[in-house]
Amino acid sequence: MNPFLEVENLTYTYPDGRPALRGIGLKILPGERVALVGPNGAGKSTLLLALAGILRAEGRILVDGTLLTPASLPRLRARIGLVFQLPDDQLFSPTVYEDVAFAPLYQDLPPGEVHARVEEALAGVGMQAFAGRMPHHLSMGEKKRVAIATVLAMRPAMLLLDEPSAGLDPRGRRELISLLNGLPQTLLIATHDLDLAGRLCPRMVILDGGQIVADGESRALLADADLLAAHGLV
Ligand SMILES: Nc1ncnc2c1ncn2[C@@H]1O[C@H](COP(=O)(O)OP(=O)(O)OP(=O)(O)O)[C@@H](O)[C@H]1O
Repeated sequence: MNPFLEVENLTYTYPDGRPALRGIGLKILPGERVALVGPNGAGKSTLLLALAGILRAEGRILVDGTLLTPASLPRLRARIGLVFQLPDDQLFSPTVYEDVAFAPLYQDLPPGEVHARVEEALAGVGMQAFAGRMPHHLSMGEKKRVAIATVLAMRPAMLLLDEPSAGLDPRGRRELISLLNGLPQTLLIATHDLDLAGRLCPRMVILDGGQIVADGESRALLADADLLAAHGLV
């Protein structure tokens, strides 16, 4: 099977000179669910931003066989959706409906298609009843669901999620795990939540100092206490 996402020698240094990614290589197959774990500052968010085409890193990123370039980015952006760590970075419209409609409208889809996408995306996260609500007055769990819906409305083949369980109470976290578990998309989930990683993702990639230091079965990596301790994960 051809990988959906292929990353070769990805390197990124922030403008202040801080290296954040160093020679990352990664292949993710269609339908795979991969947890991206690592200590604070490991480069997880930077990697997701690069994969979403928000940061331009050196190296190669192929999405479904197409090289990510400034020219291909508008088309590929709909294939890979990034859910930011803070929903407030993703939600800015007066209503939930308008936030979810934003990306399909931006793609110039006809109004009927936009409406169908919004209904489908809100149903997918169980938030149909919230369409007319103000995003900023929702609970954190509700905001996270709406943020996921804004990305689902693009009908992406892959979702990149940055710390999806951060800030959720135990019930919100359980609901989120169940929601993500029901998604058919390929998933790459950056998280400090090793329990969520183990429940949702058969495969785990450990990032430390901008480099991949382990890539394998989550069950095996989570059972390796020395490995986890060496990378500040326990
Ligand atoms: N905008 C920025 N400007 C300069 N350096 C940055 C910027 N954003 C992140 N960095 C640096 O890049 C490195 C990687 O940060 P990144 O946020 O990708 O790590 P992370 O693994 O997501 O961390 P966390 O678990 O704390 O979210 C860190 O050293 C960080 O200080």
